[in-house]
Amino acid sequence: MNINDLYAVILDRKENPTTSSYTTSLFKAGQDEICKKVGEEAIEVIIAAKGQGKQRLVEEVSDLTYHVLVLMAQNQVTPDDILGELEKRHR
Ligand SMILES: N=c1c2ncn([C@@H]3O[C@H](COP(=O)(O)OP(=O)(O)OP(=O)(O)O)[C@@H](O)[C@H]3O)c2ncn1[C@@H]1O[C@H](COP(=O)(O)O)[C@@H](O)[C@H]1O
Repeated sequence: MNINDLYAVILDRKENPTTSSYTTSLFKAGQDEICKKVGEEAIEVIIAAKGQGKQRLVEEVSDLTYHVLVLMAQNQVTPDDILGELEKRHR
C-alpha cells in the first residue's frame, strides 16, 4: 500500500462511515480530536527517536503518517497538494 492508496481508503471512510472503523470514529470526533492525536503521535515519534530502536521509530512514524493523512482528509488537503508544495521548494 502506498500513501495515495491509504489516503483513498481514509477518504472512503469519511464519505462512507462504517461502525467498526477507527478512521470513521476520528472523523466523527472532529478536528480538535484529530489534531490532538497528531500531537500525541508526534510526541511518540520524538520519544522513539531517543533510543527505542529503529523498529519502534518505524511504528511511531507510521502512526503519525496515518493520523496526518486523516487530518489532511478532514481539511480537503490531498497528498498531491503536499507533493506540489515540496516540488515548489525543491532546488
Ligand atoms: N494505518 C492505519 C492506522 N495506523 C494507526 N491506526 C490506529 O491508530 C490508533 C493509534 O492510537 P494510539 O497509539 O494512541 O492507541 P490507542 O490507545 O488504541 O488509541 P486511542 O484510544 O488513544 O485513540 C490505533 O487504534 C491504531 O489502530 C490506524 N488505523 C487505521 N489505519 C488504516 O486506515 C485504513 C482504514 O482503517 P479502519 O479505520 O480500521 O477502517 C486501513 O487501511 C488501516 O490499515
